[in-house]
Amino acid sequence: MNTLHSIAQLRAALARARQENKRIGLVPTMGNLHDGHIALVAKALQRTDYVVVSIFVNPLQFGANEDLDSYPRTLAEDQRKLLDAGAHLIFAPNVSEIYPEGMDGHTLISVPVVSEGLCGASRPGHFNGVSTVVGKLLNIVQPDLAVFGEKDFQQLAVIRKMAHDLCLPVQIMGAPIVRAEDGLALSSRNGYLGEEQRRIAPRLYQTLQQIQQQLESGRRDFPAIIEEARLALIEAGFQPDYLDLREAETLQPVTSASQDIVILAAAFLGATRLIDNLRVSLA
Ligand SMILES: Nc1ncnc2c1ncn2[C@@H]1O[C@H](COP(=O)(O)OP(=O)(O)OP(=O)(O)O)[C@@H](O)[C@H]1O
Ligand SMILES: CC(C)(CO)[C@@H](O)C(=O)[O-]
Ligand code: BAL
Repeated sequence: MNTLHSIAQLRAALARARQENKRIGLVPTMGNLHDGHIALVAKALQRTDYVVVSIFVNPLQFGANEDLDSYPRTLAEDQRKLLDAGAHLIFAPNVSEIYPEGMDGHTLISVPVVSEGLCGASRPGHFNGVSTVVGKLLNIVQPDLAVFGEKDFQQLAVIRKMAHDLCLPVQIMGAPIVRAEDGLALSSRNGYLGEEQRRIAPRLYQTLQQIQQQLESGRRDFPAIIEEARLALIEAGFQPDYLDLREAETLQPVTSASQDIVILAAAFLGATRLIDNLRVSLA
């Protein structure tokens, strides 16, 4: 399994794979890999013959006060994990390979509506950065299939719409959230948590599960449900960023007729921002 840093080298390797009629899969990541990422690789390996994992901490999707500089970069360890997982190729470009003329003035892909609100409201410009880099990665690799985690539920919806609207010839596939034994969704940013914060962190998922139970038992006073859960998060030690119920397919606000709902949350524990979500079917 090679690690390539340039687009030209990558395209040459992919041309060889295509000549052998291999179906190509892509798993875009920012590295510091955990079992959630490895599950995406496994899903791609089940459906394609040649799996490329990109590792790129994309500066275009980070806000000015976010953790771009401190984001964990662990290439050697990631390489070992991907070799064990059976991936075929790592694409780990430098920032100058992806943005040779810099990021100012770069063409942006902007996906309306679905990228507004939720993480889009808290992280202005974030989804333009994500859509632009994913659009570039899809053009560079030209995979048959690309796999993304449902942990970043809104991101997956944004990428699906981008691929649809731009007629990109790729299948976008979601993969379920992989969790620690105590329920915490695996995330590279969990590594920022101190011992006490790590003990509190699973309360985020537990709060989503409590909301799920209330919806399943027939409660429909959505604002009250959300407010109670928000207060429970604060009581547990979080600073909630958002907690919301949306239509799972469209991310539009729920109504009393909604049947396929997703509970979405982002909350800070100290300086660490965690996200999670849980889908509820009321059909
Ligand atoms: N626990 C998880 N289960 C399933 N997929 C995941 C999980 N965590 C991340 N992913 C997916 O892995 C891909 C790469 O995500 P990324 O490298 O940002 O990892 P991350 O752990 O989510 O990091 P961050 O802490 O930045 O959110 C995305 O498609 C993301 O949804
Ligand atoms: C999809 C992605 C790799 C684009 O930089 C990133 O947003 C992520 O890791 O979820
Ligand atoms: N997992 C999404 C990437 C980010 O938070 O920037």
